[in-house]
Amino acid sequence: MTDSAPSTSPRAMVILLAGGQGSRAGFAVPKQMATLGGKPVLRWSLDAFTAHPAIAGGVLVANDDVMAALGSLPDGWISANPGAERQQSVANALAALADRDDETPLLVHDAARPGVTIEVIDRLLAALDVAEAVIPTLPVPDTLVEQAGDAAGEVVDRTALARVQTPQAFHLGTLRRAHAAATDATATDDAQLVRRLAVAVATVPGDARLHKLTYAEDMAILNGLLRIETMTRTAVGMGYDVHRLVADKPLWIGGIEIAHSHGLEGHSDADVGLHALTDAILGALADGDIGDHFPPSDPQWRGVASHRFLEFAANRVVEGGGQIDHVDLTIIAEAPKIGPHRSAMRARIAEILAIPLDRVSVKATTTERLGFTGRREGIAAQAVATLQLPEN
Ligand SMILES: Nc1ccn([C@@H]2O[C@H](COP(=O)(O)OP(=O)(O)OP(=O)(O)O)[C@@H](O)[C@H]2O)c(=O)n1
Ligand SMILES: C[C@](O)(CO)[C@H](O)COP(=O)(O)O
Repeated sequence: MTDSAPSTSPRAMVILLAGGQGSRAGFAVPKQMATLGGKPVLRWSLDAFTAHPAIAGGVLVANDDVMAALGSLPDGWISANPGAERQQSVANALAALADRDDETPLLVHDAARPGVTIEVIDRLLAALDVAEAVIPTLPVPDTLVEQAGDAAGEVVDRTALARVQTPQAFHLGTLRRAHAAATDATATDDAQLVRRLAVAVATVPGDARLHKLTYAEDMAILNGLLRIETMTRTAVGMGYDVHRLVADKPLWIGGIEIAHSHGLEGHSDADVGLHALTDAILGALADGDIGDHFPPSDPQWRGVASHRFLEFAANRVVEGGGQIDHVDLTIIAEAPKIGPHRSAMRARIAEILAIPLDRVSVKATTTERLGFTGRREGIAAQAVATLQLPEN
């Protein structure tokens, strides 16, 4: 006769939140579906949870489009509809877990944090043996001050503060009670709802790899933190644009306003330089042109600042897992003189594209008084963009 082994069957469940819009990231797709290391951001944490031996399954909160793009769910996983706020998405997932008992260990996680590790799951579940709620935290590495407009105010004692990450671990019954007691939907995480019940929330060390994808530039940070090395190919695109010069209009070129007797005519602010750059990036992506994405017939683009178009193109690169290596813009104008404004244009373009200054070139030329640019009837611009894109 052999001793019966202790039960090791997986018990823990996960609520994986992928129901947000990702508006701060500004991608054309919700940020959880952006490509990171060859797969959607959401897949990273889903794969990590699925591979962990203590996890039985979970609820993925996602809308129909995300579900369709993701395909089938792993065994033990079901889906739930998002709510308007994160807190309501968690409540919907809790409703989908109605058949589970109150003692079930539960992890609630933002799909926007792809870097889930075995170690952090282990730490949370171990701590949950002796606590009702556990969260991963990290120290605050910067000096903190109160901000009053543009002025720095009093220093805030950071030794008493911590940064809160997800996954957050609870006994299912505890989180059910916390959500049932909530009187509004303003909680930014679940642990704060539990604390409102006067239940203690324990902490364990978090992990830098759990960095949250909030803004487009977080994709580059996550690539580094997760040590993602993707096979890439170089893609080059070119763009060309022309706008007519007319009297008494502001002149925008290369993202800055230049004092001049004439300005460029167009549906938007007519920034010929940013338009050429936008088309160069879209060209390298083989993703149409500026008119396809921002039709002049659409009144919403009337008078709009052209940095919006360039940001859109740059975000298309990042959300597809690529990066901009270099852009080179040539402005063709008899007047005004572009030289005095080149530095400001380079800085503004680097800022819009979120790339280092030394990856942005701005040049200018005249056409020796020949042609429409030489006659000062209009200004032309041409641009080349060099991208690194993931191999399919
Ligand atoms: N109604 C919502 C809002 C957010 N989330 C999820 O909660 C996590 C954390 O939210 P956040 O980073 O704020 O994501 P978004 O709400 O998508 O971002 P934004 O506020 O920029 O639109 C994300 O994984 C997001 O998909 C959700 O499931 N349901
Ligand atoms: C839940 C969370 O990720 C913990 O840090 C955070 O509160 C989400 O905040 P957001 O402003 O909704 O992104």
